[in-house]
Amino acid sequence: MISVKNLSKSFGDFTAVNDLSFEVKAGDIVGFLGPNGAGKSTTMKMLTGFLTPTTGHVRVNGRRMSKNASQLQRDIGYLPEGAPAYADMTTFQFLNFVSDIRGLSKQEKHARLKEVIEQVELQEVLDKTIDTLSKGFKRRVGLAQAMVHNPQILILDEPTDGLDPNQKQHVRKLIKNLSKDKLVIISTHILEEVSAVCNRVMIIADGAMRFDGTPMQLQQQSKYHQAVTLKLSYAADITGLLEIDGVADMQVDKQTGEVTLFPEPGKHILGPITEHVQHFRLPIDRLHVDDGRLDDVFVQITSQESTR
Ligand SMILES: Nc1ncnc2c1ncn2[C@@H]1O[C@H](COP(=O)(O)OP(=O)(O)OP(=O)(O)O)[C@@H](O)[C@H]1O
Repeated sequence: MISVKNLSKSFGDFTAVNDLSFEVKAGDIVGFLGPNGAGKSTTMKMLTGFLTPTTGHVRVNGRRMSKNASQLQRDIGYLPEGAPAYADMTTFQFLNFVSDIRGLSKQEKHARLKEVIEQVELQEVLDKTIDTLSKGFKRRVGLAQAMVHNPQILILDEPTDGLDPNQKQHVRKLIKNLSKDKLVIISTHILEEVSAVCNRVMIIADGAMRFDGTPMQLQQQSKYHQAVTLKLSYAADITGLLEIDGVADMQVDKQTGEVTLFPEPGKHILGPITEHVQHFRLPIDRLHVDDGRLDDVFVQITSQESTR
């Protein structure tokens, strides 16, 4: 378990991370979101003991990172930003080297290297020097080095950055299928990644926590949650739609002609809308109920006033 209490980091008089407190337990796959410069990487560096907090502290399994870093780091795999690796080593040499540093026995090393190389699909680049690899492969070598010692905790800073769509999907599946007793924190800018992989979302902006909950709870904050969109086959009088009980607002897309009806908080408007449509014989081609749009909530949450 990772427990963070009043964690802050300042660079000079600039506060990059501002009083974060949270707990993450085994089995959690946390999506760590925030705009550029929000403080995600800085937080991850403090979680891994790579950077010392200005105030507050990080505990891993009840022990303070500041006092036990080298011991606690044994059970942490960390993929930093970019592709930090020794450029003149081949992929295999590098992973072999990391396994030695991680103190794996010969037998463990053999088994783990085999497994990780297969999991991350690095077979075709094992003998290539890292500086000749594409951005996506460099990133995957970075992911492999984070996993090689089979740590309980994985902290991955934008693990799918630079990967093509197939590889993105592959890495997401890999993270999702990690054993259930692991604790994973991934930072990302890709909102669909959060619904695809994570069971918990934290959003930070200006160094401070703005949201901590499930992807579903995040989606429910969208004004599009349970909104109903209608596509009419030809122009008709739609003014009555706004009068329907529980409808808070109506929006007409001038390009597509689609009409979206937004519910008042907690109201279900599909039933009354269907009744209205039937009663007034509105020419409906298509009807769609939205689950909520993550990009819309993200903007809403991260554009609130900051105190930094
Ligand atoms: N060593 C440093 N010295 C000074 N400022 C720093 C340092 N490291 C980070 N910062 C600043 O702290 C803020 C947070 O940076 P951080 O890299 O944690 O953001 P991020 O959320 O990871 O951003 P991105 O999504 O762009 O990767 C930024 O304004 C950054 O410029």
